[in-house]
Amino acid sequence: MHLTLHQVDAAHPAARRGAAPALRGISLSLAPGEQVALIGPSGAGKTTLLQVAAAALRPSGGRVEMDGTDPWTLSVRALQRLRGRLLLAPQVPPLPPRQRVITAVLAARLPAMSFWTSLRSLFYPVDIPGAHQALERFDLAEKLFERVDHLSGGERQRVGLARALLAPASLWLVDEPLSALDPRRADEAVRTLLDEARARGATLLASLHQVDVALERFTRVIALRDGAVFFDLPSAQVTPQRLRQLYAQHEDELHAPAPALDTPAPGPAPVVMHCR
Ligand SMILES: Nc1ncnc2c1ncn2[C@@H]1O[C@H](COP(=O)(O)OP(=O)(O)OP(=O)(O)O)[C@@H](O)[C@H]1O
Repeated sequence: MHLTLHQVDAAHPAARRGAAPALRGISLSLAPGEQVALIGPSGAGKTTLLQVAAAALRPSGGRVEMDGTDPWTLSVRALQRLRGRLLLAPQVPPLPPRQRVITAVLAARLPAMSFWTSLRSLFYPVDIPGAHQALERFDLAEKLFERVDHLSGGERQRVGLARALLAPASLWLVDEPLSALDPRRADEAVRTLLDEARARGATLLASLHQVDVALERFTRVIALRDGAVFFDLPSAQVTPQRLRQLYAQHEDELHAPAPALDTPAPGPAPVVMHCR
């Protein structure tokens, strides 16, 4: 899918009326099948940008186009159809705690299913081999019938990523997919995402706090700071000096070690994770 933003302004979805916009005059274009990393200090607007790109948040100014169509001019039904072609993977996937992993993963197929098939799949999973295969790509195949609230934060995050492989989407918008993974798992997960998006010809925009991963694995990097594009460059042209300017007053984020949360939950109690 071809994604274009023209001079987009937007408020954070949870912002109060009259709050300063989280995005200011953002213009960018992603070609079909392109893979781009989105970096920038905390609060720069990465999540808000992904929400706008997923047609989940209406910009307060400017225009979004997906394959040449402004989603906000579509009828409700056409907008719903378009959203079926988009995948927004939030940093903390909203997985119902008592659900089995298989059901949570196969939920990614819902946009492509009829009402009755989707209802039936809640009780009789329709594609067990497909779910197994997707989980296997993230080293989680043995968790197929596990309950979501028995998983660690990192395992849940990988379940969220496995959903991408089953979604009938041509634009993947992934918000900090590695935030709860240790460095080895993070590298494996990002390589799997990139390989699978490439194999499907899907456009991928992923926000990352791990600048080293962004530079090593992606060919193009868009940096946000204070709600505006700070640079949009081939990764080979991103110099340490540019990064220092981008993360000025946030140096700890540039050098922060990756968290290692990818260990099993200690007991059956749900792991509660909070979004900012
Ligand atoms: N819960 C909230 N309520 C109101 N405004 C918010 C909230 N969260 C963020 N904002 C505002 O929106 C701006 C952009 O936030 P956003 O979450 O998009 O940034 P981000 O780059 O994804 O940050 P992070 O890397 O910490 O997730 C913030 O600077 C802040 O002003």
